Amino acid sequence: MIRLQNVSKQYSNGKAVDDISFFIKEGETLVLLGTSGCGKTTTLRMINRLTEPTQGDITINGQNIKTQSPELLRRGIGYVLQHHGLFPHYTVAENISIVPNLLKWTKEKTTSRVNELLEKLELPLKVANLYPAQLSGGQQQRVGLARALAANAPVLLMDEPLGALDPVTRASIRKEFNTLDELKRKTILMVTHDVQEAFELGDRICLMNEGKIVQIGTATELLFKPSNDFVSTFFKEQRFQLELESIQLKDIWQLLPKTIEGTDEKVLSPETTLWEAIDTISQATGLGAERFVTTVNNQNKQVETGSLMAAYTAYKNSFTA
Ligand SMILES: Nc1ncnc2c1ncn2[C@@H]1O[C@H](COP(=O)(O)OP(=O)(O)OP(=O)(O)O)[C@@H](O)[C@H]1O
Repeated sequence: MIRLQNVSKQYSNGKAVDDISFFIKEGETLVLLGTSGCGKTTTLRMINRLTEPTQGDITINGQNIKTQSPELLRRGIGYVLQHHGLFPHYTVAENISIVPNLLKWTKEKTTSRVNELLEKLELPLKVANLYPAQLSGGQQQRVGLARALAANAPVLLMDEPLGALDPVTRASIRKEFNTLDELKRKTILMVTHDVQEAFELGDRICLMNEGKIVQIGTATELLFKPSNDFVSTFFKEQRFQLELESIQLKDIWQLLPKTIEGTDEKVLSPETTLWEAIDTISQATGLGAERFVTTVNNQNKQVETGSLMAAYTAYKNSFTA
């Protein structure tokens, strides 16, 4: 869907982006992560032509973006910024309606889309007639997202979309992002410097340093198959938690004790992460003798904290063996 081929951006003070290439497939979320000043925002801005590359090609659905006018290109690309970027003198509804109005949607269609998005993003309908300054930071970010989603653009660029929020609001909006079906259908490139956020929201992560891509891959690839010391050091502080959050029960299925007959009252889906499984089990401890089971291809395995941790260690070791 989105392809960057040998893209560079040179400023007079040096190279902000240095010969990067990647492909984001349709419906995928790729997260750009890295040290401050490593070129994440510049990379993002080259995709909607807010910044022009010095070298290289960018295509969306096979079409070189240079062949389209920046205005037309941007109508097909939603853009969410850290500080929401809402127009202060437009009401919430007017802000969300900007692209639908450019596309000359009827008034009824636009109003119904605005209301639909307010509802999906858990904003009260009455905020439609308020101005951005009358909303909380979390609500402003939600409106920023609603505006980017308004015209059903297939591509979404997000630059630190939750960066200005407190950690609690941030974590709760992040959870909503993961369940919002409008986002599931989109091809998304997101910039963050928050490792936790990158792991929660990205299908794959592109780790950058000094304008270059150091490694691009899934969370487990980056954690268990780091391409060099920079990658392992980058995740050092939160490694244990990240590992437990990125391994799903289905990944360690073969490493769990033998298959058992019959199901039980608590079945954990194969997509449950180790982190969630341990959390669920420990919360239930003392509430009775519940047996936790995971099921793959109609076969059940019993899971408890001890066997999960043993499987985790074996899984981890399998990468160094
Ligand atoms: N318009 C510009 N003129 C000159 N240099 C620029 C310009 N925009 C960005 N740079 C430089 O390019 C480099 C990459 O900047 P960029 O904003 O892409 O980094 P980033 O990874 O998004 O950083 P951060 O996480 O701190 O926002 C930096 O050294 C920055 O100073």
